[in-house]
Amino acid sequence: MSLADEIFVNMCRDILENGTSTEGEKVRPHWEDGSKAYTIKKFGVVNRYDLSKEFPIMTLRRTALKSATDEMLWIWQRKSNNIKDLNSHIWDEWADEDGSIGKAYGYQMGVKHQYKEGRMDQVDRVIYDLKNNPFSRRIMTNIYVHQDLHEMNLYPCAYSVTFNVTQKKGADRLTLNAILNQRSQDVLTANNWNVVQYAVLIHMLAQVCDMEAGELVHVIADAHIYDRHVPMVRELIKRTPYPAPAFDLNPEVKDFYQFTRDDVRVENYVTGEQIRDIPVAI
Ligand SMILES: Nc1nc(=O)c2c([nH]1)NC[C@@H]1CN(c3ccc(C(=O)N[C@@H](CCC(=O)O)C(=O)O)cc3)CN21
Ligand SMILES: O=c1ccn([C@H]2C[C@H](O)[C@@H](COP(=O)(O)O)O2)c(=O)[nH]1
Repeated sequence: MSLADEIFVNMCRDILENGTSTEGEKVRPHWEDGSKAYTIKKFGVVNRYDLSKEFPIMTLRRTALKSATDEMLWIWQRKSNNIKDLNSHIWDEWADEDGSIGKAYGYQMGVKHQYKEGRMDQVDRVIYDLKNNPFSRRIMTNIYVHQDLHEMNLYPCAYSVTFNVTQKKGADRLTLNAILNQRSQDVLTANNWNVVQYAVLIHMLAQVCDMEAGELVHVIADAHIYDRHVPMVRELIKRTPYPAPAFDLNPEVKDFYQFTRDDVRVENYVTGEQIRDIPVAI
């Protein structure tokens, strides 16, 4: 069983057994047919993934690693808020007629800010600090920008990352760790999707800064299973898991802006059957 499967199964069991239902509450999301999308939720879930041990991809069903990487690069590298720059259709429901999702995600990553060292956006600020001041405790991004919330079609869910570098005893290279803060998580649709995205981001940043990938700590405020997903999750967590596949990042790339989704690969990725047509609450 991959470590990611174990964490996923335990989290889902905990939500189903100890979570609270939002049924009857005034909830925002709805299904395609207009009915309210209620959830079973657990507040304050924290999951830790040690990337030096294993790549945290689930095997119970296939996680679309290349699509997930592409969305992460859309935000962190292309810094785009337009679905025309994205190779999947996962954001279509939240885009306007021009393809924009408003001042969310990639838009915020591309905004330049004045720092003592010059004008930079948040991604370049992180890379600058990792290279020049790796032991800083101030290396973080935040895209939950209150002044722009009214111009976002969906508020950022995974909204902040804090990077932290450690010098492990006896190790040649520094270790790059990160905490991903997420205010809201649709566990079936996007939990492992988000986890692999930020695992890939840590691997990429570590490589371009000549560090090792360390831990990803995923802090989720509201971890929920939507009502229509409950039978799917119950079936999923009963399945037989497989060992984690080997993860491979093209070692030639030394500039974060040169990575493409094709530089990311998993070998021997054996999984359970895909769950077709998971409905996504809007
Ligand atoms: N309710 C809800 N849940 C979410 O997870 C979510 C939103 N809304 N709104 C915005 C984005 C869109 N997200 C999504 C939506 C769909 C998939 C999805 O269907 N993934 C497929 C593969 C997609 C592909 O290959 O391109 C999968 O099997 O993982 C993933 C993330 C995450 N976010
Ligand atoms: O990367 C993402 C983006 C979105 N989600 C989910 C979490 C929620 O189910 C919805 C957003 O609804 P809110 O009412 O704004 O919380 O999207 C995710 O899990 N991961």
